[in-house]
Amino acid sequence: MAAGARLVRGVASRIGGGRRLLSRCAASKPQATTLKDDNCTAFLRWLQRKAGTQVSSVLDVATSTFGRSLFALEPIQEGDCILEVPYGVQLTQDKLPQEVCMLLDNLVGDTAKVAVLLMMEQNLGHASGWEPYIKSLPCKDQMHNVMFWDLNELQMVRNSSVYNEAIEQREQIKKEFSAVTPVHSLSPSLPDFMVMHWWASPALFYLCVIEIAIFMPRAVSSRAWRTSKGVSLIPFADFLNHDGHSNSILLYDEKKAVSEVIADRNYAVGEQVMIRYGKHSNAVLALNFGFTLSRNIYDQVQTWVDMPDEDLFYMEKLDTWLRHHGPKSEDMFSCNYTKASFVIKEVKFCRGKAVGVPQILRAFFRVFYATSLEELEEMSTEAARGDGRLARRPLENREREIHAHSMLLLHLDNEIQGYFTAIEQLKIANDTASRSVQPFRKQMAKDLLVGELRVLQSSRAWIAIYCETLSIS
Ligand SMILES: C[S@@+](CC[C@H](N)C(=O)[O-])C[C@H]1O[C@@H](n2cnc3c(N)ncnc32)[C@H](O)[C@@H]1O
Repeated sequence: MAAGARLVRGVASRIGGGRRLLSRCAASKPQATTLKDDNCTAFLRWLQRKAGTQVSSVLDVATSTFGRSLFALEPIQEGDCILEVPYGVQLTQDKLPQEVCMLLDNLVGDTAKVAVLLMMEQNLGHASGWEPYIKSLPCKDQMHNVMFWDLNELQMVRNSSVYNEAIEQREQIKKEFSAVTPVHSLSPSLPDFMVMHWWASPALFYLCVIEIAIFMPRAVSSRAWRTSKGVSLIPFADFLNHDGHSNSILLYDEKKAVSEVIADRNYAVGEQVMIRYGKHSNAVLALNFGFTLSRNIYDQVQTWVDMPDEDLFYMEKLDTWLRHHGPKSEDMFSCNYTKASFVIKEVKFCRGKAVGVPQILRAFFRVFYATSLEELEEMSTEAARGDGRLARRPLENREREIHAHSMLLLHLDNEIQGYFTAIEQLKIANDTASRSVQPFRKQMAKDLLVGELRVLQSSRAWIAIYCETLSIS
């Protein structure tokens, strides 16, 4: 817990008591549109009983434009501990019967295990000790995670890496589904399993660089967090919505065995309290949480660059590149020998220095657009004299440096054109296929494409200025 946190309690005396309209909302935050409904009241009563302790005295559940949300019942001060959810009322894989756990071990990951636990509890109906919680979870129609989009909807984001990632995610879950089907008697349908898998996926974005060859972003998330107990569904805390600017995150106090949230600022009564799920781009939010932000400061683009394999020196370039390409921990790069992928962030200026266009992307263009073996030799020698990283400094030959960056500009221009076209197509949307697309998903696609386009344009602008400066100096 943060030093000086003030724990504010007392929800027991209020839940189920007189309902109150949450009226004083900050102008920039979504308003509570309904009173607390009966399900929420029953849910809070159940949670209180199960926890045997107060979870929060200052937060209440109501509906906002983001679905259910937590609102300040009382003035909250920065540093207050606003909720504490004991580990005992969190749904974790250690609550799976031992025999099921043993059968699942080595077959599926933690997320799928929690999904199986949810299915088992759901099948128990009224007999389940988790029924009020399971009933509080959203149904498939309320989920807009890209993994659930149909082909028409997916087409809207074909320019973004989200497109392939959603397809991969779906395939992965299908594999896990076939792995779990024989080991329990519940015979769930694949759609049910996908929904539960999504509920149970932790809010983590994995970037696995396997050797040098594969860049495999594995993104899973939704209502769950990864704690010391593995993947955990945390009732009540999972009513908190995401604000990318918030400094509050879910914390764990292992000693007290609770998950908790400390307010990062003061809240007036009726204001929606939000936390930051992570520093997530719209691609991650769309894939893992089923929403996007209209202007997301964490947006980034994964761009794939074709290696010019018709080049006379292609093999030498590839060999040079692979020998030197830099520390393996650098998750900005991977290559599968015909294409290389890089992650570009919006260019920001930090103490007069531009940050955003990855050095490794510029190095790639210097190497692959070299015109002679001597140039490659020079780059290798310079790398060996320095920190081993290849082509990180501007080429001494200014013409060559401008040429390499012009090729990068060309690549970015093509990408930008693709995004423009995709955004234009979203506006036309008169054919039958487009009419079947859900408006919320269309808005998500727009936020995603516009954000990624902004990132590409900022890189393009920076590189254009770089070339111009070089050519006049
Ligand atoms: C952990 S739950 C939060 C509680 C949720 N609103 C509910 O009704 O149960 C995460 C889900 O809330 C919604 N959400 C959270 N933050 C949001 C935001 N900033 N904009 C839009 N939807 C948001 C998304 O549907 C997301 O999948």
